[in-house]
Amino acid sequence: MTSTGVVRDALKGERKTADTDGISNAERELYGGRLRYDQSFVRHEGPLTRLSFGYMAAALPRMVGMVLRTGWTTDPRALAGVVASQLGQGVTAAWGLVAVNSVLTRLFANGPTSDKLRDALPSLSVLAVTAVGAALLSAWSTAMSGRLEPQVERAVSARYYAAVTRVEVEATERPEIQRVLEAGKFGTDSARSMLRLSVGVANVLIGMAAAAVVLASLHWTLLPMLLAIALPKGWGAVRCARRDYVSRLHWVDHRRAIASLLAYLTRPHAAGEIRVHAAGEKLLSSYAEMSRQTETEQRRLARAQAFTDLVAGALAGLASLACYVVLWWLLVSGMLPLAVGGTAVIAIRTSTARLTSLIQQVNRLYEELLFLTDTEAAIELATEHAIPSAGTPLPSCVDRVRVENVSFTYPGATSPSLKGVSLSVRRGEVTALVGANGSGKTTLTKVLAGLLVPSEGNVWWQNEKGERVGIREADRAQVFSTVGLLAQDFPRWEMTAAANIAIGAGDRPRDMDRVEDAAQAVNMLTLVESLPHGWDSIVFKGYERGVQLSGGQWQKLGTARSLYRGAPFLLVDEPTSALDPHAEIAAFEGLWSLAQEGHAVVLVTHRLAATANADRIYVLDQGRVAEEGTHDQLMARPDGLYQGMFTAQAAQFGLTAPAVQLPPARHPSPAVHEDAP
Ligand SMILES: Nc1ncnc2c1ncn2[C@@H]1O[C@H](COP(=O)(O)OP(=O)(O)OP(=O)(O)O)[C@@H](O)[C@H]1O
Repeated sequence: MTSTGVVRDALKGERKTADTDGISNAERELYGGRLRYDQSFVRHEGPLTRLSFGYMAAALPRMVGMVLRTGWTTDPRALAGVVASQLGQGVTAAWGLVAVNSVLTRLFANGPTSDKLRDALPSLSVLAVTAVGAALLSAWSTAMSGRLEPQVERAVSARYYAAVTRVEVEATERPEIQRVLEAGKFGTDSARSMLRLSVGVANVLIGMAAAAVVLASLHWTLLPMLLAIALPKGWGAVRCARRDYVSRLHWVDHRRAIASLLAYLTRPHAAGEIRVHAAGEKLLSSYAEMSRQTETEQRRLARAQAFTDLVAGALAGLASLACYVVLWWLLVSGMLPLAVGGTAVIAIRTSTARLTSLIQQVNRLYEELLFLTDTEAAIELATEHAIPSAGTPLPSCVDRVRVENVSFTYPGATSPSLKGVSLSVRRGEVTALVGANGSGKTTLTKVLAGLLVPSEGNVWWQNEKGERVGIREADRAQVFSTVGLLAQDFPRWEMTAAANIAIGAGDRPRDMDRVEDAAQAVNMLTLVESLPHGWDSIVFKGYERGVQLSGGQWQKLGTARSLYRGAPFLLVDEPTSALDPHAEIAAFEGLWSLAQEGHAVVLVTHRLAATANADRIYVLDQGRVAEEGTHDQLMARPDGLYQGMFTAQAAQFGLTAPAVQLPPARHPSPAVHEDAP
């Protein structure tokens, strides 16, 4: 069946897609169960608590204050302009009403019409001037807030993303933290909306205050009547906002999953499987099925909103009726002159229109507040779990990293990934980590890089004199600055070839000579220079100047990036998995010469031919160091794991000896190498 056929069938909606639990077949099949937020996870101070009026009353001024402070820090002149223009508009609105009152009083007075019109002329002029003034102030306010809003959004986004990227890797692995951090993303543009809405609310409030003063001066009973009109609409708006927020919270995982289904459809790396394996049909039908569930939710929300609007509208209508009855009674009983009655009608009409706008804006402010609060909560949590920004400096000339009795369990995992691991990594040596899939090699490199802090045991950064600092107290920024990392799933940045290498030292200005040296070291220089746009080629198809690299070329670029960093400790996880045999040999030779130059190279690989010349090999098995030694020592163990793996691999080639001969590493004194910090 064609994809469109699948979608059409799915969209017909007659097919049974959800069982009695409300789980769609797609959810069950692709995600193993329900993708709806179980709100029982919500803790006392969680998102649902934020829906209470008390919380809102306390949070609103705090958040508006935060947005205004951010505005003041980013562009004080624009903020001052916005505030001044709003105040000005309030004053012009009050003047306008006073002038209307004066005009009407003159027109309803006794005497010839020409006299009455002449008397009203000064007030009419004031009215015209206030109208022009209001228009000018409104234009000024638009210009100033248009200048301020993007700056406020950028400032809040930057604060959020800076906080999130400082979180300990271990903390990001915890679902409860991940969720809060993820939810914070939705609120970054809320700061901008909140600023716009706060300005709007201030504008309406000032105008209303002016109208209220005028109304109260006409007759005090008219004021509570205005409130009676406003309250039902306010109630309705807040009710709808709360309902929408709870729904969004409940469906967040579901929506994210739908978005990811669609994203696969356009990702170049999935294009092959989408066509050949017909994965596209599965994705499209699942998308249609899951979207239908969200559409059902949208229909439910729309029905509920229509009902709430109806009730609120009816109550507000009754209140308006009561207001005009009171006005009629005031006029009939002579407590209010007829001319003043006209002003009262205008004031009531403009005030109710303003009230409706106020309620809509406060309601949207409330919605944005909920999302901005999520962002603030994410920033707070990220700060709580941030990598410490200070610590004990590493000893001078660090020449080794010692892992002592380290255990590590990933959050949520039932068993540790590392169990009592001890080893040393020295500068001037190649240390190989080998072992079966899932034995803990990658986890160990993350521990060595200072990315994961062990649950038990310690990692020491030490020098020849024996001075050492443990990872828990160490200045982590300094630890990171001594490490170059090529992860198994290293990022492929959608940037130029030059940027993809230079980002290996994102904390330093780009040095093109060193970028070229790094590319030369991995045999990529000629290739990049021969591209139509050379170093400015974007190594991602789809952009202007975009090019497509092969898997192996990407791997070389990734290696060049870790070399460009120039750090004394280099951790490479499967650096040659995509390379052709000659490129692989060249890559390993490159690593060995780095060790000869005084770097510590930690090599994770399944290519045991390459580990034969490593200075020390650690064999991991189910999170433990099962064997350690040189190739010869390990091969001498008749039933050893390493001996078994090596022999099995060599047998594939009909060999019993290493397939490649690599230069042996020297062990120069650390003093002659580039200094460790
Ligand atoms: N982020 C994570 N969260 C939970 N468990 C994890 C995580 N990463 C790895 N693990 C688990 O830790 C164990 C060790 O994984 P690790 O990636 O360190 O193995 P590895 O030796 O590098 O495997 P491979 O050779 O396949 O790359 C595995 O059981 C894996 O399931």
